Amino acid sequence: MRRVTLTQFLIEQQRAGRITADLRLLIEVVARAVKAISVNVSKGALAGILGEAGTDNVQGEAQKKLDVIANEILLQANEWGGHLAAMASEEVEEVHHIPFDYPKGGYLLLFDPLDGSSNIDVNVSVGTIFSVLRHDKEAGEATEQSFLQPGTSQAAAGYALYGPSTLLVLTVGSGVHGFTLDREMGSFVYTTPFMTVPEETQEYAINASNQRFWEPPVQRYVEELQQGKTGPRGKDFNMRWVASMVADVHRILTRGGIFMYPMDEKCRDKGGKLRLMYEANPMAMLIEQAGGAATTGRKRIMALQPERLHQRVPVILGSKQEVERVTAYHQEG
Ligand SMILES: O=P(O)(O)OC[C@H]1O[C@](O)(COP(=O)(O)O)[C@@H](O)[C@@H]1O
Ligand SMILES: [Mg+2]
Ligand SMILES: [Mg+2]
Repeated sequence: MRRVTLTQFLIEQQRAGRITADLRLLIEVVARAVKAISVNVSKGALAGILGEAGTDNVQGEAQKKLDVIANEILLQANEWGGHLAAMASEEVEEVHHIPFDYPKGGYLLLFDPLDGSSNIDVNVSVGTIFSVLRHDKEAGEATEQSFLQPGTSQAAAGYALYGPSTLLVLTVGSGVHGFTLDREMGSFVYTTPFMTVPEETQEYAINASNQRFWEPPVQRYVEELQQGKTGPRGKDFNMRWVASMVADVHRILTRGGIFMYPMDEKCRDKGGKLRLMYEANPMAMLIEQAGGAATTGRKRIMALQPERLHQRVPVILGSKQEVERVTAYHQEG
């Protein structure tokens, strides 16, 4: 069977007029960085890269060594790419400008370099999430304001999943496509065309330890799921929570389900737990492109007008019918 690589896939996308040459090359650079992160993640204790870095990030969270390494790999690889006006990262407070003497381009790149950091030291899947926005070069140097575009403006979004195999899942606005890293060949092979989220599901994902903090619509929804066959839903539901958003979303893209990190009393003052620009928006674009839905419970995530680079939001995403049901409960309540 002829194997199609990410490079060939992207060339086809460009030929079909779906992406520019610059966006193609930008995604190639991100994919190269992801391969380097994958090598580091898989070395684990052998490379002495587990554990705390001894620093806090902009969110006030303790950084793991791998958070720092993944961030550096992405920044360095993409600085040289020539297709970016600027970058923004979960691990960096301010906009990261491209050095003045490097070539620049008309795109903005945002990323969560290492998602699911709490899983690094226990050898459970982690990931990288990224989002690409456009920047009008005529408008001058990119500022924080340049990044504050709604998710509907994303030119591309994707994630890498460092699990038993390393995957790259990507959308450029025409479906969701999965690639598996062939470690020996060093290339991403196109393995899963047009991933779709089944409309119906029997699986849900939520950190149940936060139950006492949830709002009434989420309490009601989860309680109905837990009642199973004997409740209003008339069927049993299964629960899964990896605590790496990438892994939980990948499961949903593979076999359906609903993922919730809803508003609760513990995270209300921050606006939610997950970050809008480099967690919620890219995942929302992927899920919508795969036929699913993504809301805060009250609004479509991709329609939100961002106010800050590191803004947090509630996230409810996955199989359409389930997301619509939780959203309806929010409207009723
Ligand atoms: O520890 P909790 O409350 O279960 O939260 C898990 C969530 O936090 C995250 O780990 C946040 O991501 P980071 O590791 O990038 O901060 C998500 O991937 C995951 O869904
Ligand atoms: Mg994250
Ligand atoms: Mg992270």
